[in-house]
Amino acid sequence: MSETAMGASQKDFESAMSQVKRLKDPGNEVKLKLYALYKQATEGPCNTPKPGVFDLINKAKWDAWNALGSLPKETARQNYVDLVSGLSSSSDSSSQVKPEADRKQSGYETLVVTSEDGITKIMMNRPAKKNAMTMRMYEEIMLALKAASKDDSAITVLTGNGDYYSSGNDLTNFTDIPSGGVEEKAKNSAILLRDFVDCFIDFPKPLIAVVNGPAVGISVTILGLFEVVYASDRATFHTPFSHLGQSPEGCSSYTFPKIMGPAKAAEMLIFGKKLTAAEACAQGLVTEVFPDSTFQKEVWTRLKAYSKLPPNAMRISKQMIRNREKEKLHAVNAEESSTLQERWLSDECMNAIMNFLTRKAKL
Ligand SMILES: CCCCC/C=C/CC(=O)SCCNC(=O)CCNC(=O)[C@H](O)C(C)(C)COP(=O)(O)OP(=O)(O)OC[C@H]1O[C@@H](n2cnc3c(N)ncnc32)[C@H](O)[C@@H]1OP(=O)(O)O
Repeated sequence: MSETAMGASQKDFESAMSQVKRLKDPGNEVKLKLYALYKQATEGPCNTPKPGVFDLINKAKWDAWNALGSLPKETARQNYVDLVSGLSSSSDSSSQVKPEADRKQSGYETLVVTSEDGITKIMMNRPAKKNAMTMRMYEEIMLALKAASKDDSAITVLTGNGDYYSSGNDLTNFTDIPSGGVEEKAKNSAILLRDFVDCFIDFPKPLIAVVNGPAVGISVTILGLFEVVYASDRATFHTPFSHLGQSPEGCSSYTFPKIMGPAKAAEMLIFGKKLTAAEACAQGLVTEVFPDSTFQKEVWTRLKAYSKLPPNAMRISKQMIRNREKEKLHAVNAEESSTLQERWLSDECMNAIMNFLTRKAKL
């Protein structure tokens, strides 16, 4: 029997739980419904004593849960997933970019997003921290990609502000430990990572990376999911996973060997060899390298010309190419994310992060 016929899987349920945290406040009534369905899905019918009449909040929660009677756990899980999916699509459409809303889009804390000349540009904007990717930045990039997939631009660009493209995952992400401890942190991070990379796998329009400077970690690995990668000759490409006690992500364990052959991929992903832009171009990870002095001018002239091509034809061609291996990419992403969930709990990884945070180690 297919997963759909059996109802929502545990993975769908966990993904919906993580999506809920990223939604705008849906109001108390919906929050009560979500609470009740969550309790029913995880614990079954209401099994706690009714709170007193003056305990208003807990009584409202208890009433909502109790009202579900003997609804089976599987049905509650499915209803929870459906409810979250409905809420996500309505909040997506409310954040959909209007054609006239060219230029700078407000509301992002870690990005500058602009839409002009048929190009939506998503610029990572933490130059003082070398555009290290915080939890907030991952979430904002997902939101910006979802909006860009629906706006009237023909192509979408990811780039960085300042001297770096990005120094990869912000290593302080691992210092904010929730009440459930490091295990919960690792689990939540793996869900976020999988959702983040899924957005790149599923992005429907041509996606271009404008690599303005050095790129590290996850900002490098996801390049294998872009259609085109333009780099300044100042850029470098570095995936120091073993040094950090970690393992590849962004589907690079699959895309890099395909792009550059297994031996060159191993040098990068296992031994952390840093490539110059010219080397990355010779190995097929970068499409073209430009002198830094003329990089922005040359690249944007090229992209403006591309953005005038018929957008539907470009989108269809992209999807034809991507659809041939979408399923494989999703499976690789799921495996890489769950492997990292374990790695993040290892001594090797924890020591590497501590060394960076106490300034004992830099790349
Ligand atoms: C949901 C979770 C998903 C997780 C996915 C996993 C992904 C794996 C990866 O991405 S692995 C890559 C992780 N990145 C790093 O290890 C890079 C660490 N940074 C450095 O080694 C150096 O900062 C540098 C080589 C990038 C730049 O060195 P430089 O000397 O030029 O500059 P500074 O070190 O002084 O940096 C300026 C300030 O920026 C802060 N910073 C830079 N990178 C990061 C980072 N990745 N995480 C956190 N903070 C970073 C640095 O600490 C300085 O801050 P300060 O001015 O306050 O001291």
